[in-house]
Amino acid sequence: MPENKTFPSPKVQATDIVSEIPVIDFSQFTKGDASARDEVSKSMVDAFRKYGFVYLINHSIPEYSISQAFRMSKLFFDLPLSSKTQAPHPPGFQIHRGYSHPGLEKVTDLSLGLHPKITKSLARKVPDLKESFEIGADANSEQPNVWLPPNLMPGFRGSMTGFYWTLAEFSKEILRALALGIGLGDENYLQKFYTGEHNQLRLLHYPEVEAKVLEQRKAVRIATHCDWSAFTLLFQDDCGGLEIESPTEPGKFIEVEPIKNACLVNIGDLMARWSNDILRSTPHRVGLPPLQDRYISTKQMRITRARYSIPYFVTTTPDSVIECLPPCVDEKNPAKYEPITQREYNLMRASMNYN
Ligand SMILES: O=C(O)CCC(=O)C(=O)O
Ligand SMILES: [Fe+2]
Repeated sequence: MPENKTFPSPKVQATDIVSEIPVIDFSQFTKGDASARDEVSKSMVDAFRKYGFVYLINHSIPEYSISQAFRMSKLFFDLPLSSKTQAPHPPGFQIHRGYSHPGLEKVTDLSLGLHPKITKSLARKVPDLKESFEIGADANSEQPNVWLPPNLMPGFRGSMTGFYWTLAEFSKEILRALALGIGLGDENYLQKFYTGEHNQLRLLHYPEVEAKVLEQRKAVRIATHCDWSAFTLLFQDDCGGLEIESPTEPGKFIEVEPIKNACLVNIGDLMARWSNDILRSTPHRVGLPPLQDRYISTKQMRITRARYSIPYFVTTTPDSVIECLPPCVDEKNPAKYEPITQREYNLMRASMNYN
């Protein structure tokens, strides 16, 4: 049956959802009065202080845009390797666009506090079992997009560009909520650093894999890492497996159950730095799904289902100087970080993930 694009889906109550990660009804921000907006912003910032993650429900991103993006993503990854590699991720780390085959990208865990070279070589010993496709704004000439020849997948470019800009617009609401919640006074304070052109839409596919391979740590789906964005919007299918570091027991990870159509938002390292670590950039990873029906078992093998997710990394313009925000600095908490441009910061982080 074709999807009805105009009929609004019934409103979900945050209290109906069982989740360790706080769940917030974001319609209270987009449609609420000043005091409702204030309350939502404060709850979001509280969640970001404690967990670094929050689930938004009843947000304004249309459900059909999310399902269309997942449909397109699956069609893309179903293409033969010889087609996908016609939009190759350029060699090196300077440009982060196009298709990365399994094993090409390897995220690193800076939170271990080791020397960057050691962190990088340790991480490379256990490959990430994922393939990805990175998309930016066509207007971003510093990071030119790498598209497939159009005949290989008609509609892919248009559809992904549309989704990119839907999320770029939505991100302005998050920036407003952050500005209010942090206490910047002017809700448009953070917009000055943002055009939407420097975000990154990422399609991720974790292929089916024998559970034993992950259990024996021969490979991981995505290794423990922090994002280096200002914040990330994450959409996931119902497979599960995302885990975040516990806010109370460092080194222990808690499961993040997928919530249909919800938008998971997490703080990245850039925003942690900008907020003088008031907001947490929390290490996270993707492991085996906790639910048993996500596995296919034969006599010889137990195989976990494929997983699809779509992160959208939101960041500022490259020339923005990221300097601890005034409400986050006082005598007790002096600024921990030197000012740095987003460009310098991004390059430093990108160099850790690709050879
Ligand atoms: O696949 C996921 O759910 C998480 C992906 C992720 O953390 C990332 O790409 O940075
Ligand atoms: Fe991540």
